[in-house]
Amino acid sequence: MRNSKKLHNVTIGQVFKTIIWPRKKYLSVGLVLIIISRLSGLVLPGASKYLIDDVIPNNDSTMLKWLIGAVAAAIVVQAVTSFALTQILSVEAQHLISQLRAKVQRHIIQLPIRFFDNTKTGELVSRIMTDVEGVRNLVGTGFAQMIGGVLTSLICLVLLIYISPIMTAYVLLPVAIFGLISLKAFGKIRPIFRERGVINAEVTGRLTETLGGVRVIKGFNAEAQEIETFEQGVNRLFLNVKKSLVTTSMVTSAATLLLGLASAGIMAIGGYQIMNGSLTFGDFLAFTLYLGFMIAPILQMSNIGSQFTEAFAGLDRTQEILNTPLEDELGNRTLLLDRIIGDIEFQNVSFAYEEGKDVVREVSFKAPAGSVTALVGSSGSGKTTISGLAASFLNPDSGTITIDGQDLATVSLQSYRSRLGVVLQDDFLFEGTIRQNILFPRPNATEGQLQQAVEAAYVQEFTDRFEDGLDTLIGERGVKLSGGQRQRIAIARAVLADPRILILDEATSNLDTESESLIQASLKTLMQGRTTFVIAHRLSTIRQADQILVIEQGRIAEQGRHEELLEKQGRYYQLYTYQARI
Ligand SMILES: Nc1ncnc2c1ncn2[C@@H]1O[C@H](COP(=O)(O)OP(=O)(O)OP(=O)(O)O)[C@@H](O)[C@H]1O
Repeated sequence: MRNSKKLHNVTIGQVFKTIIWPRKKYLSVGLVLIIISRLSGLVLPGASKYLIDDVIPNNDSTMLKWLIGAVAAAIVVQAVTSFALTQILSVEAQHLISQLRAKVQRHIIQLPIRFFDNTKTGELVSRIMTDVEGVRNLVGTGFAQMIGGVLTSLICLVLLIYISPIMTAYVLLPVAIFGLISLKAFGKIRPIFRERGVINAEVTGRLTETLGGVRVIKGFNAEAQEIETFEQGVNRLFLNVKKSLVTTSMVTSAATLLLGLASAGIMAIGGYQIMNGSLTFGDFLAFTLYLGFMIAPILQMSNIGSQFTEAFAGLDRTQEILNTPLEDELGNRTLLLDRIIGDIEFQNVSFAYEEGKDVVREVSFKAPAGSVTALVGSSGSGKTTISGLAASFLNPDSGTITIDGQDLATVSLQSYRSRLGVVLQDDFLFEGTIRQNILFPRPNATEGQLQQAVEAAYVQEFTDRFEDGLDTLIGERGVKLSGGQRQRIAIARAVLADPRILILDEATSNLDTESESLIQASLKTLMQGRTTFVIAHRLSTIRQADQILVIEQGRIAEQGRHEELLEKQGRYYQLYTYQARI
């Protein structure tokens, strides 16, 4: 699978269908609130006209009280509605963000291993956590502001035409020019926002790696290099933000300029009309105030426009991930296996990570149920790849792998992997208690089953010394464990999972003799009765194996048991005698 970097432009129609329409209830309540809020906002300019044209000239103090009452009430209504609006829409927007995050994480975790090989962890974190944030503006107050703005502008436009069609016509021209400019500008900044997401993910990805690999960095005194890489990353981010700021500020300036020109023109036309008696003072004041109400949302548009563009760019990237086919969707994995016995066979299996560069070539062998197959061979020969194929982490490019006679490529991954166990070199432990770490493949196991697994892997041998025993926290908040102890926890976990098929990558770390013999003993228990593929480094494991596959350049160079292969005095013999360590 190639890491598809196809650009996906999310359309307004898609956003409407998937984001806006399902929330029609919230958004329509929001819309009603906006209408109330905006209409009550228009009371003040309307009242000003009456104040100047009717109330003051007529000395009408009763009307003045009513007018002030109406203005005060309108202000209270405005305050209450805008509060309710933010509460309803912002909360719903946050709800949507959490739903989207969960959706993206659910999708990502079901993608094939190859996808993770090609993507930095931090980059994925950024995709899950940051890319979806932009939708806040679509559902949240950004949306309300836009609808409210358009509505206010339209109402004000009607009122402006009513007061003075000539002055309105004069205003509309610059507004139309501004509209065109901003449409063009937002088309231009969408790719900039999308690129920002990419840069952000890259920088976060590298930073996560830097912090995770701090020992190596310090060990090689490579801090300066990491600092420089990070500085370059944040600088790229800065330049990207700068680029979008140039565009958005140009839009804002264009608005100020064009609308300023319009205001100057209105002063001229209005002044002239007042002088010749065709416009009252009150009308002129109301016109100016309504004009302000019409223009303010248009000015805000540059802000809202960039929020929307950001949201769309984020959604583009989210959609790109959601379009990547899931592991189970690749091929035709429909076969559900009720029971797995564990007979595995490779028939002429070839595999390449990159086209044309086969890493596994025409490999054929049988691994009968309950047998142990040891994979040995020089570094880079293809051992991990073969075990990855057996684990269904990778799919053969040609040839077939069968499980109990069925083509593994047709078996539902869920049904196969529920009977698979893996113990890898870099034992993966979560932050939490030792108990939680062992229980993780089978959270509902009984205490008895847990104890059995703990004993089989000799975990109690060290947990007994801890005050909290199995409930000791490991990692940052608890004890640090040695390499051997971590391995034993991983083994206990696999014993508890009780898989039919076991993939084992023996750690190469040199342990003290006592630890080593405990691990050997626990591995022996673990492998018993399971179809095991082990990338073997311990002679004891290799000796016990039912068959040893000596892998050279992706092919099986030799195959047999330890004694047979020694007798042959071939490649295995060489590895065994010359290297003394396989
Ligand atoms: N994700 C990957 N993408 C591209 N090439 C890869 C990938 N993983 C491994 N390879 C290449 O495939 C070949 C076989 O690698 P593999 O990890 O299977 O060897 P190995 O025998 O397990 O080696 P080692 O004993 O050093 O772990 C190597 O040449 C390696 O460079």
